Amino acid sequence: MSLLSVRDLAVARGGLRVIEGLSFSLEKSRALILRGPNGSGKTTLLRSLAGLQPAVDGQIECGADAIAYAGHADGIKPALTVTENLRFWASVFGHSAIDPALDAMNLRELAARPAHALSAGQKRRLGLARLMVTGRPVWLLDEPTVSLDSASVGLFAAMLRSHLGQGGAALIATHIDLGLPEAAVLDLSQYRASPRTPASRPASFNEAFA
Ligand SMILES: Nc1ncnc2c1ncn2[C@@H]1O[C@H](COP(=O)(O)OP(=O)(O)OP(=O)(O)O)[C@@H](O)[C@H]1O
Repeated sequence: MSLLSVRDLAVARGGLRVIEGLSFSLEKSRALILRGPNGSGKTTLLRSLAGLQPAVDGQIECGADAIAYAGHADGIKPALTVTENLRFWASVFGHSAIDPALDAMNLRELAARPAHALSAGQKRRLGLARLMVTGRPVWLLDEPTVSLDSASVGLFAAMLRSHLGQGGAALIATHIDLGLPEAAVLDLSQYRASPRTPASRPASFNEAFA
């Protein structure tokens, strides 16, 4: 079953098309790894799929409230503790259990610490734990392992496998090997818009605020 389906998609950044003619489906329990050199449009694609900016052409089909996006910013509230951050996000997404998320990313010992006092890797662990309390099936992940040590990469990979095992799916931009041999790879190089033509945008859309 397809949780996310994309047909003939074109996306743009800075008013220029970056990717065009992209079609793929993301099935239940599957991970798809996004590859491509710097600037090939991985972030732009993920932002478009997450609804942070409009696509300039093509169709995106996905169930309502299916997507959880983890971009370069961790979405963490610095004044709140680790526990309070997870409780906040759980309440936003209508869930209450945060214990599995604390355990998954080894955050128990840091549970009472304000997020502003976490190291970069600890913040990233909290940002990734946030995905679990969304309860959403489709995870869009932009370089999720940045700042993580190898043990934390292992925790993240286990969390991801568990998500896939429960029928979720993930689209992941990453330059490292996550140890998911079953994951398919989507190389964006072949969808590069060439030449990079200007993109028409809805008059109401201002990228400065996206
Ligand atoms: N805020 C911005 N304004 C204008 N152009 C941008 C902006 N951010 C990125 N771009 C351009 O859009 C294109 C796609 O960038 P994008 O960040 O999607 O690539 P990426 O594949 O995620 O790269 P990386 O591997 O370096 O993270 C690049 O040419 C980049 O220079």
